[in-house]
Amino acid sequence: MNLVTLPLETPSPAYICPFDQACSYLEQAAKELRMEQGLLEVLSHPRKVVTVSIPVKLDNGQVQVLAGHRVQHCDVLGPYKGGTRYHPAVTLREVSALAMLMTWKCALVGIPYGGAKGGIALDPARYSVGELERITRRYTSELIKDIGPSVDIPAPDIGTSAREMAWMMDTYSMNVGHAVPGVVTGKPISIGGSRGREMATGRGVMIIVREALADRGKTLAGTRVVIQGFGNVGGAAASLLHEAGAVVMAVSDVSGGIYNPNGLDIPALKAYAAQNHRSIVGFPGSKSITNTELLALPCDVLIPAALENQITEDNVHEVQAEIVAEAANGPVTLMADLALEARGITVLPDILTNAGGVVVSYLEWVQGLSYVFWDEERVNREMEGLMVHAYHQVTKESKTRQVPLRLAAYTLGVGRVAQALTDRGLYP
Ligand SMILES: NC(=O)C1=CN([C@@H]2O[C@H](COP(=O)(O)OP(=O)(O)OC[C@H]3O[C@@H](n4cnc5c(N)ncnc54)[C@H](O)[C@@H]3O)[C@@H](O)[C@H]2O)C=CC1
Ligand SMILES: O=C(O)CCC(=O)C(=O)O
Repeated sequence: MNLVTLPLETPSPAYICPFDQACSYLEQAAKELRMEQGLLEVLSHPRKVVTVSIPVKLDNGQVQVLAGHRVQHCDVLGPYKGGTRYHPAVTLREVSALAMLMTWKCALVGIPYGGAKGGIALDPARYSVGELERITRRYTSELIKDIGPSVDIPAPDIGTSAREMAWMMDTYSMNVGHAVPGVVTGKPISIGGSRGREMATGRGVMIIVREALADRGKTLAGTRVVIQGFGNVGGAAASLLHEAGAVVMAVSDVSGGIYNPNGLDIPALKAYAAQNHRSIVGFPGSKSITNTELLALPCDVLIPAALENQITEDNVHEVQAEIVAEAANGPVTLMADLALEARGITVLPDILTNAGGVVVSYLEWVQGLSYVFWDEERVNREMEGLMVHAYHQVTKESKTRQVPLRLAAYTLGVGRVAQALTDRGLYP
């Protein structure tokens, strides 16, 4: 069997490699499942890695060449599925780790997809809308043979939204000669997007936090919450938690954080951010804090909803939350995860907590394939059913195996993928 080995990049010595971390979690799950070495070897490697050059003519006439990636980890359960990230820190290692996480996430919540992820190393804030459109269309054209509604279905992630999905859908459709809405999810409702997708990841986070509190005999009302990141996921989670009566004391974005111990008025904050080039800093009635200070605030639930590697060996001792809910992918490093566990702080793992997004992506795909579109209430209900079911499976698995929630989520997700591989005869 030909296994894809990632080309070597040269990270700095302090770099915490997300792919190595993802492999460590996989190895722990494999040990718990008593998985054969050969099967572990297969699951440790992405099935396909695509790196493309994206030449773009800038508005000033100059030409720049960007690096874009799409990594397809495993498609034993169905078409590859995963977001597309536009961020300056995008690397092949990062995209590979995120692709692997998608495989376990989809298996965990029981949707028939494999795992993939894509990304372009760029800061979208430094490009005009026209430049971003040219970049997205070129990236899509370069991937034309690797994506498709039954092959690999991209969606939004950091730095992308329904707008980029519409460009991807249009480029793919023009290439094949007819409209193919199912090639992406998270697209605008006008071209086959699903009601509820925009809020879906944040809604899933709210649901998982709610269930975890209920297990402790608590409710969202009055729960003190701190959220890092105020984009698609953090912003939606903040709104829904606020609506449910939680006290959202602090939020942050890339420009810094704001804090009010009595709770922030989230609808007013959203209106302020919309008028203030999306920045939250300076919101009336709040105190400015740094992202470092935000992570150390005393609270009931800390929700990292921005980038990976935010809670590390260096700052984990400062965390003063009862629960850390991983809305971002990989926000807690491996060493920090062990330290939180040792301190009795519950970590709600990313592959469970942020799965609401891909669940509604699946519902969008199903609606598109059947040409029947649902109202938002139905979408939310179907998503909630899958999320609550997955949460209870994970807590049960954790109790049965006497392992933390992350390892329980991994044994379920990895175990299902391993079983499918074996049943399909793909191994040995
Ligand atoms: N969009 C989706 O449906 C899903 C996203 N996720 C994950 O959620 C996380 C956030 O994604 P989105 O909200 O979609 O991205 P986004 O681009 O909409 O928002 C990212 C937010 O993080 C902030 N941010 C960036 N760097 C920061 C830093 N160093 N410190 C504090 N804040 C910072 C940005 O200012 C922005 O508010 C990512 O880890 C992503 O992989 C996971 C599942 C689905
Ligand atoms: O909605 C999707 O297909 C993917 C979402 C995603 O990228 C993620 O869950 O990390």
